[in-house]
Amino acid sequence: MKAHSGDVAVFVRIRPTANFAQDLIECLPDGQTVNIYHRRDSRKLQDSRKTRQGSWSFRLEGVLQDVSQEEVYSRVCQRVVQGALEGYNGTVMCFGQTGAGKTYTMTGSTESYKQRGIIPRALQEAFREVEKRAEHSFSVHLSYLEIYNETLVDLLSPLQGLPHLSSRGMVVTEEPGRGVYVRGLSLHPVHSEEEALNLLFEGEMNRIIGSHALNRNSSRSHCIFTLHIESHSWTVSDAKYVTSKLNLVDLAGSERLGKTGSEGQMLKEATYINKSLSFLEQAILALADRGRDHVPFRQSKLTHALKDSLGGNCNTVLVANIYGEAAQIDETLSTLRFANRMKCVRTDPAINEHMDPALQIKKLQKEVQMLKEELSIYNTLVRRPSVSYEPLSEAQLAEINSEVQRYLDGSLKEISIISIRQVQAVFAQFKRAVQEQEQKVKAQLRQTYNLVEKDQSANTPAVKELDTSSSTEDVEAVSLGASAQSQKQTQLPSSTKSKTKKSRDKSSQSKRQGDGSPVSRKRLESASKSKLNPAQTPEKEVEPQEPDTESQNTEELHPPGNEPLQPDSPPPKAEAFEDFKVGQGSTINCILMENKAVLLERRSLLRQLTEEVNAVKREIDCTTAIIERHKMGGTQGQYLVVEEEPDATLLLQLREMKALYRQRYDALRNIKAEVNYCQHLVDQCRVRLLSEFETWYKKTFLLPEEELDAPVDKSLAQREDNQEPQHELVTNSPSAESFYTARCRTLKRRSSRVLSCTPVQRNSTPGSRQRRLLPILPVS
Ligand SMILES: Nc1ncnc2c1ncn2[C@@H]1O[C@H](COP(=O)(O)OP(=O)(O)OP(=O)(O)O)[C@@H](O)[C@H]1O
Repeated sequence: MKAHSGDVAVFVRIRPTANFAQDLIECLPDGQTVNIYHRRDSRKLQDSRKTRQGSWSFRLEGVLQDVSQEEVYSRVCQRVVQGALEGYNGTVMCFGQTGAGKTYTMTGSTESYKQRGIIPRALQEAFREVEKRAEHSFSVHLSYLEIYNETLVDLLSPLQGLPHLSSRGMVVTEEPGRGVYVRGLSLHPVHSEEEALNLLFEGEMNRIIGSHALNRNSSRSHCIFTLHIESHSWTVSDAKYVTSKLNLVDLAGSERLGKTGSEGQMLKEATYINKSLSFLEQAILALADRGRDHVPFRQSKLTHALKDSLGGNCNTVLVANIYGEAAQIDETLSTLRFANRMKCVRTDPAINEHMDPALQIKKLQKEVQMLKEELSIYNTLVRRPSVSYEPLSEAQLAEINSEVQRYLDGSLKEISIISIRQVQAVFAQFKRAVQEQEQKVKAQLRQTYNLVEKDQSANTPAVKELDTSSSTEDVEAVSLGASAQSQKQTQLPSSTKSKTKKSRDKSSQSKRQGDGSPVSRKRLESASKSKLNPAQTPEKEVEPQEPDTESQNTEELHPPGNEPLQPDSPPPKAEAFEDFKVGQGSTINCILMENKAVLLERRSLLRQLTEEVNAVKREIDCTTAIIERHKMGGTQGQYLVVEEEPDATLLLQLREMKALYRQRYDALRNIKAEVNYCQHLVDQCRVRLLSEFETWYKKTFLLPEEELDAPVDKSLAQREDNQEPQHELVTNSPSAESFYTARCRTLKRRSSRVLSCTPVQRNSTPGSRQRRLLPILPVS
């Protein structure tokens, strides 16, 4: 069977009667149209216009009047069964007034083979087809569900020794990939028509039946008999297999309480039946209305269980059972109207294909083998020496590693490519070599500058102190200052030392000439202060001290070995740096400060937005939970069995909150990008400031030539923000400075604009819980 997108196929079946109301019901010879002429009031007969208003024409897939059970089956269900065996889901459903012939159509007589209905015929055909299709292996399971007074009942549970009529643990569930199913409903494997019929009849026995004026054996429940089919191909060694579900649904009949004369328990049943049928109608109406995006499936167990069987990926057929008698014309009309609506429900059947993982592995293994063979043939053809495509052995790997080493040394000119595995191993070896090299360089640097690892330094008391006393507003501080400088001196060869000393002498001379300079004055003060501190003990190992430059610690001003500073020696870098920032380096320092201020603002906005996003997320979760509770539980009270549809306001709120969340999340992302960008600017300024300082320091204090080439004091750069990851410092390009500065200023303006308003403002509506985020202006 080829399934195509289309509408639900709808048939009408008229229950045979000796009193067929010919003047009210007309079946046209096309076999598809039924006209109803319904005059409620005999006085209206006089008014031809009103009479015309009382006529309806229904064009359906087929009108089944006085047709055999066999014909009904072949026209209504045969193609659906064929489709199910090919992997299409199918649903055949009987709907109509109580006593109109639904059970007769669906199950038929359990006593007479000829009178048997759709279900036994479908089982017969299914197993015949299974026999015929020898190239496939089928597995068929059955389930039989009854929905009685909004309670789920497993009609086949007594077979498993489970208590009958127990809906405990049974619940309509949805799972991605599996669709809608009833958790807890028993599934019975069947291998023959007979086994299947046994189960059908067993289930029939367990159905709840009542007797009323219109039907002595009236079904008081909705019943869903389902065949679960799985088919694997024997012939095609394909990992794919198909599954399908064939639902055969016998709905309880709608009834006018006055006509059936129901009382007591039957009245209660009728109320449930009518209510669930009305929910079914609502769902069908929504499904038929293609503009609607919400279908109220969860209003009743019936609609929820049939969620994926009423349209969508399913071949769906409806049989509308009607009476032929005039007395039932109102109900006949409403049944036909329902049928007409059902006709508009769109279906889009597709084969339910799945992959068998075990078979897929086998298939891929086979393919790999074949490709290897192909490759070896190709190698032979192009006279290529035979290559192994197996994983490399230890010896081969060692050989590759040594080749790479020789290549890096320069003793090997090139590495010839043999196979992809070999190329991968070569690259891996290169990567290792680079990493080792990096480690070596790092260790060298650490040794040269006496640095400690960041996490290590966080444990040292000096840094801890900084962590608490400093903030991102801290100005640049010199950590190496005197210590590293002095240590460097201790490591220098004696010739260089003397050279340094000489230049210092020179420096001291020149400094003496300008004794009033702030640098030397401060230095002298610090030096004398340090002399006054007898409690200071010498540090054995020179740790990179990171002082709080706002309150200079006298301890840091001691050169290693606790030697007090001489008035004529170069000033400690920390001190000199402070002077540099207010003097020659003031412009770049000012820009750095501005950039940092912007960075701080952006960070605080980022924090604010993060909190907002989380708050909205929490609200969404909370509202979703409430909605779920509405849907799933309803009230477990004795009389409220129909699930409540979630409050429309809640749904609306949820939708708005989701929109808000998306909006705010976008804003958060933008701010995050800006924070990164500002951080980048700050890093750039810092590098510039430090490099200018280094040059200035060396020039001012006349250090020897070779030291002028010394790398930038890294501890200065590391000092800035202990909490921040170190960003890669990009080459400082002076031509980019104006650009970055302008950009930074724009950001700052924008940030102050945004910060001047609360980033998240309450909606103007009083009491409303919706929130709106202020738009963030794009950066030009
Ligand atoms: N097409 C038909 N040919 C012969 N008998 C029929 C036909 N349709 C219905 N009947 C008979 O009418 C009676 C009521 O039919 P049935 O029980 O199938 O109605 P129903 O729609 O299932 O009613 P309810 O909703 O109350 O269960 C049964 O005795 C059945 O045998």
